[in-house]
Order: sequence, then C-alpha cells, then structure tokens
Amino acid sequence: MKLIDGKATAQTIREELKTEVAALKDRLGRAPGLAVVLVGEDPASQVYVRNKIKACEDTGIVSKAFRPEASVSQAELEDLVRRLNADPELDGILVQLPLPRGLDSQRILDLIDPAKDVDGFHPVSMGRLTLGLPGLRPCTPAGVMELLRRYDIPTKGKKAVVVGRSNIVGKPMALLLAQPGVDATVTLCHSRTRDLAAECRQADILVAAIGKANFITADMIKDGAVVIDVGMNRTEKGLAGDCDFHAMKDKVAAITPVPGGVGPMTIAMLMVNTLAACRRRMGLES
Ligand SMILES: NC(=O)C1=CN([C@@H]2O[C@H](COP(=O)(O)OP(=O)(O)OC[C@H]3O[C@@H](n4cnc5c(N)ncnc54)[C@H](OP(=O)(O)O)[C@@H]3O)[C@@H](O)[C@H]2O)C=CC1
Ligand SMILES: Nc1nc(=O)c2c([nH]1)NC[C@@H]1CN(c3ccc(C(=O)N[C@@H](CCC(=O)O)C(=O)O)cc3)C=[N+]21
Ligand SMILES: [Mg+2]
Repeated sequence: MKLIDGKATAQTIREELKTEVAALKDRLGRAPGLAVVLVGEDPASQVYVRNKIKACEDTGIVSKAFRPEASVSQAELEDLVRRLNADPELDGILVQLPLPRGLDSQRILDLIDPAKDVDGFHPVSMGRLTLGLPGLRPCTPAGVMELLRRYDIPTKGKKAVVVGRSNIVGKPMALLLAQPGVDATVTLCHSRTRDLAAECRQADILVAAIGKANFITADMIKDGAVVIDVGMNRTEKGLAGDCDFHAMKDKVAAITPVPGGVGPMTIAMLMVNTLAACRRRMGLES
C-alpha cells in the first residue's frame, strides 16, 4: 500500500504558490486578495476558516475575514456579498457552508461574481465545468485530481466509482474524472444505488464522499484499487473518513488517510483558485 500524503502535497503546492504570488505582487503592486465570510459561530467551520486564513498568510495571499452574526438577515448578507464583488482588491470570495438556518445559501452563492467564485460553486462555474470550458473548479474535487496527477495514478480507461452526488463534491468529481484527457469511465453512486458494494468492487479508483464514518468496508474494495477518502466525520475516536482505512490498507494499491489526505488539498486548491482568479481579473494569462 502506498499512502497518498495530501498534507505533504498541499505543502509542496503552497511552496510553489509562494513564488508565483510574490511575482504577481511585484507586477500588480498588490497581492491577490481573498474574502472569507463565516456566518455565526459553528465550531467546525471556525476551524476550517482559521486554516484557510493561515494558508493565505503562508502563501502571501491577503485574506480579509468577515464574521456576521448568525442572526444576520438574508438582505444584509446579500449586501455584504455585493460589497465584496465591488471591491477591486478582492479576487476571491468564499462563503463558508453550511449557512445558519433561515439563510438561502443558493441565493447567496448565485450572487457572487463568477470571476471571484474561488469555491467553484456558482452556476456559471458549474456550467463551464459541465461544458468542458476553462474556469474555476470546486476545490475538493480539484484537489483529488491534483493528487491523482502528482502520484502518477493512471486514469485513462480506468473504472472510477464516486460515492456521493453532492454539488460540492460528488457531482463535480464525476465530471472531472470523465473529462477528455482524464478519460476514466465513471459510475456515480448515491443513497438510492441498488447494490453499492457490487458497484464499488468494480472500481479501479474509488472516491468516497458520503459523510458516514467507515461506511466503505474492505470487502467493498477490489484488490489493488486506489481509494480516495473525502469523508470528514467527527466521532468519539476523533476524525474518521468514509472508508475503513485500517481494514483495507493492505488490500489497496494506494489510499488517502483522514486527516492528512484530501482536506489539506482542498485548502491548497483554494489558494490556486485565488491566484488564478487574480490573474484572470487583471488581464494576465489564465
Ligand atoms: N475533505 C474535504 O475537503 C471535504 C470533505 N467533505 C466531507 O465529505 C463528505 C461528503 O460531503 P458532502 O458531499 O457535502 O455531503 P452531502 O451530505 O451533501 O452528500 C452526501 C452524499 O452521499 C450520499 N449517501 C448518503 N448515504 C449514502 C448511502 N448509504 N449509500 C450511498 N450513498 C449515500 C448521498 O446520497 P443522496 O444524494 O441520495 O442523499 C449524497 O449524495 C462529508 O463527510 C464531508 O464532511 C466535504 C467537503 C470538503
Ligand atoms: N464554501 C465552502 N467551501 C469549502 O471548501 C468548504 C465549506 N464551505 N464548508 C465545509 C467544507 C469542508 N472543507 C474542508 C476543508 C479542509 C479540511 C481540512 O483541512 N482537514 C484536515 C483536518 C482538519 C481537522 O483536524 O479538523 C485534514 O483532513 O487533514 C477539511 C474540510 C471545506 N469545505
Ligand atoms: Mg453538504
């Protein structure tokens, strides 16, 4: 078994970005800027947001945090997004999900200027992904693709099974794996899939994005498969993925751990997207 070290890979990417950010800053007279909006006090979201701000500091991207209270109205939050859209020094806008009850997150996401959509969640970004046009890709699936590339994991003609069809992970993941040049043959599974174990056993590459600790068991994995575990589940025993890592580790060709796998890559890709958005907005090559 080969361990796919997302933490180390993310660190490498962040080092690569440092140089690029510094060069861009020289050229523009300002660093790329990212707005991070965290509504309310959800503790898990606070940890993620802190990590994102730390990653910005690390790479030289200027981050601005906005912390409206959970009681903020839809109209007030929409006003904030409009102000961030209009701020010329902000290249990216991230509204941390989930939003507190009562707020319509789709309407907020739809309001973000697509040029600043570093999460890749805007309908324009999703449309461009679906059509195979260049654009900002959702960070988690983009991070998975980067891991497959950097670990030389072959995808052409391979059978990939994605479990989970959410708009932020599973659906864009399936599209990226099926795109020309990557050329996996993709099966997208969900809670209504008839025989999930049988589908998973076909996978040369299995991506789990379900949100249930240790849900994918060793008997569901083909010998020599590559397993990418996107799941982040808080249990009494600490953070757990969607895959039973210890039971399957001797059976697989390669696997991502949780923590230290996909999570840090998500943040690295947010930095990549912020740099790309900055370049594009400033009229430099994509
Ligand atoms: N590492 C990272 O950077 C990130 C990690 N995550 C983690 O990834 C996981 C998934 O996140 P997200 O996509 O937002 O989750 P969602 O809850 O939005 O989606 C979960 C998906 O899993 C499917 N599912 C649920 N139960 C089953 C089942 N028994 N069998 C088959 N499929 C099932 C659902 O099917 P249906 O559509 O039919 O309901 C749904 O499509 C979570 O643990 C989350 O914390 C998320 C984002 C980033
Ligand atoms: N607008 C928006 N964009 C997101 O990208 C977004 C979001 N909302 N809401 C929540 C999910 C989740 N997510 C993670 C990012 C990093 C780690 C991460 O760094 N995880 C570390 C461990 C962190 C820990 O110890 O808790 C790891 O896996 O090693 C995890 C999860 C981004 N999300
Ligand atoms: Mg979700």
